[in-house]
Amino acid sequence: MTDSAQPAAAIEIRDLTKVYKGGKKALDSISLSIPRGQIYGLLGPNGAGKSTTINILAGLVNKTSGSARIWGFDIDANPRNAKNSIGIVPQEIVFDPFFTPLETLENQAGYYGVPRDRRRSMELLRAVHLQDKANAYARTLSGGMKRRLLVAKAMVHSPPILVLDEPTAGVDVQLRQQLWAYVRELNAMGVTIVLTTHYLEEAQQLCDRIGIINHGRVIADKTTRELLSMAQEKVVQVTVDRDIATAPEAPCFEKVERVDERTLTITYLKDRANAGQVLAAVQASGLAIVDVVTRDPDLEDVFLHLTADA
Ligand SMILES: Nc1ncnc2c1ncn2[C@@H]1O[C@H](COP(=O)(O)OP(=O)(O)OP(=O)(O)O)[C@@H](O)[C@H]1O
Repeated sequence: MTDSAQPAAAIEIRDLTKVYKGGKKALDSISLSIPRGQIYGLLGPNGAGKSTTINILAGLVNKTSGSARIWGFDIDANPRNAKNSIGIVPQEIVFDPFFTPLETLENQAGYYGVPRDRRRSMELLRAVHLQDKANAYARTLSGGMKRRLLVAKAMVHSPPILVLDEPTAGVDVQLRQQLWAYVRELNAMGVTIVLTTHYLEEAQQLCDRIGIINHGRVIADKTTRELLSMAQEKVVQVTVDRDIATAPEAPCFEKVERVDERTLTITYLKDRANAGQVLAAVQASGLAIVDVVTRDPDLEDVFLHLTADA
């Protein structure tokens, strides 16, 4: 596809609503525009509606109302092209246990109508470090290996968009890093990535942009940098020259915690105070500061703040 033929948004969701049988409203009119070429994190607490959104895009769940376009193709009007434009790594591990990884990929390529001379099953197995298992039964793979096979399976038809629903749940640190390295590689080759994860630190490192949903509604959709700058609380840890009998108090302190006899963690709101005022208040209480460590707010701080139920 030439550049001019590519849509501005990889995925465009408008007023998407899902009410499950039994009345549970999992999505309440969500709208999201996922830019082409980015790594986009779709985050939210358990039950927020992330998988429902992804499953609607995958054609596995029927929406109640609203619309979605994948690579410019409406999922109702043009379901085949929409489906061919996306590769989905589902949260649940589902394979026929009697096929080998190589057969699994070949079957999937057949399902998508990829001609034999354009299949790249072994290349994909190498990319996810499963070339040694090409001919083993899928049922003999470890959980982490199965997840990686699912990623390869989602890429057999070379879709421009790859969606990963909790791809690293239960995967050890080393394999998680390998998986993310591969995701980055795909992104560098132009694949738009959408992922959900509960590892906020990883989302912060990987994602260009992050959407947060809570109770079926979009509560944030911003660049990772913009989202981080929304954090109100800042933390400074001070070590003082003597044992602290009683923790100091000051109007600019939001919260004071004693870490040990000589160390305090002080939280302040960046709109109301700055680090200089906080340190001056500590000194004014008669303590001399011998060391200071500041911690920048991270995605977890912002996430918890935004999703805290009133
Ligand atoms: N098939 C279903 N029938 C009825 N309710 C459902 C069904 N699937 C999901 N739900 C409900 O819809 C809401 C959203 O679920 P969903 O799986 O989309 O959340 P999620 O954000 O992916 O959560 P998690 O992080 O736990 O995977 C939840 O309240 C869930 O219980």
